Amino acid sequence: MEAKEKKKTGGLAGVVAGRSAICTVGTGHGLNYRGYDIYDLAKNATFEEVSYLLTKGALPTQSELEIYKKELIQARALPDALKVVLRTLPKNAHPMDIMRTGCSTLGCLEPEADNFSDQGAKITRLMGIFPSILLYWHHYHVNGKEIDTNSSQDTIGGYFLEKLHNKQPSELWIKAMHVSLILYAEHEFNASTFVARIGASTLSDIYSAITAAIGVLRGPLHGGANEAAMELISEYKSVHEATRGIYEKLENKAKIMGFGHRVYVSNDPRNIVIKEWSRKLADDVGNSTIFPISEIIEKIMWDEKKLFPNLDFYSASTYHFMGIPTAYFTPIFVMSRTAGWAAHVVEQRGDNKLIRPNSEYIGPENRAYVDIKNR
Ligand SMILES: CC(=O)SCCNC(=O)CCNC(=O)[C@H](O)C(C)(C)COP(=O)(O)OP(=O)(O)OC[C@H]1O[C@@H](n2cnc3c(N)ncnc32)[C@H](O)[C@@H]1OP(=O)(O)O
Ligand SMILES: O=C([O-])CC(=O)C(=O)O
Repeated sequence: MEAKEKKKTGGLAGVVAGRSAICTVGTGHGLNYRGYDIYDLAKNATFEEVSYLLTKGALPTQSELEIYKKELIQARALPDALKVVLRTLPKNAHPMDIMRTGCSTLGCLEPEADNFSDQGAKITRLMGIFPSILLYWHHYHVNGKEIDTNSSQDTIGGYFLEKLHNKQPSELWIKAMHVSLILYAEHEFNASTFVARIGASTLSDIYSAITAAIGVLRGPLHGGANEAAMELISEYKSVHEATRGIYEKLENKAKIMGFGHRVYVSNDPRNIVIKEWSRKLADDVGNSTIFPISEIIEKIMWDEKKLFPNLDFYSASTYHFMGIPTAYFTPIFVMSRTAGWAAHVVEQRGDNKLIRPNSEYIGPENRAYVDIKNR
């Protein structure tokens, strides 16, 4: 059954806030990155091909890809001053705050040129270093060890898994990471990307734009929903418990994280892909509860509210099956979405106009100033 389209108001819903040649979302073109169908990309490409496509504008040739991957590998190295900051940040900090601070710190240590002539190199640097930032901080505080950023893995997903678990990941898990990173890489004028574009529109540097975007992604109405979804799923030990629990939450008018979307009306096209990967990894690790629990939540949400899972919902269990701590789910989103944010920064700079809308004033008028002694 189709969900009934209800006109959304407020929050700039439905407002076309600019032009872009990077991605189509809910515009009748399907979900495409630079004209390529997301399903083709998720099935056939590696994340590095897709991040090249987004940040440089075209799919790479084999030799372009090899060079790009080498650059990404070199970009993993952590400057000593950044290591000091990561060691100093508290163990109980939110990992998204670590990502945000790591990005901002790198901007102090390796600033972008005022004329942006090195923007391409800065983008590659950020894409390469984000997993190192998170996992250096993680291992230092959890295991008292400093990680070596050298690795046998030549992809961002493989490197992340190898450094997290300290062992070679399986090909299946590496493929799951590619798919997930591809699906998360870009989504037009979502809240965090829009913020990155606003940053670029003031002619600020790329670190400022991406630091701001990370802060915006952290919220549970946006990227933080994948962590919130896992917390929800983990509340239940069986399908029976989940059924009772979700009905109870709906009765109490609770928001169920990982469901609904600002633009999509009856389904998020990315869900079908990530759901299949969640099912595959559940089989791989022999977990027979989490996937059926997720499916019953999906069914109840549709039956009762006509709400569908967005990308965050089954991404949560997909990551969980790979032994990734829940608090690192949104940082993985950062590792991927940096490609999209960066593409938008470059596009905004290419045809810039300061983004500065108006507000409608609804406050009081004509008030007489009252001296401080008389207030
Ligand atoms: C990768 C991503 O960032 S995808 C988005 C991730 N975020 C989430 O999963 C958070 C949960 N979802 C939501 O909060 C919303 O669906 C959003 C923020 C994604 C979209 O919000 P909006 O476009 O503003 O829709 P809005 O919040 O007005 O929802 C419309 C109605 O559906 C309800 N609704 C929407 N999502 C949910 C949900 N997940 N659980 C319960 N009810 C919901 C709202 O309460 C509202 O009901 P009402 O009309 O009776 O007040
Ligand atoms: O488009 C949105 O509003 C949120 C989203 O799905 C994304 O950023 O991937």
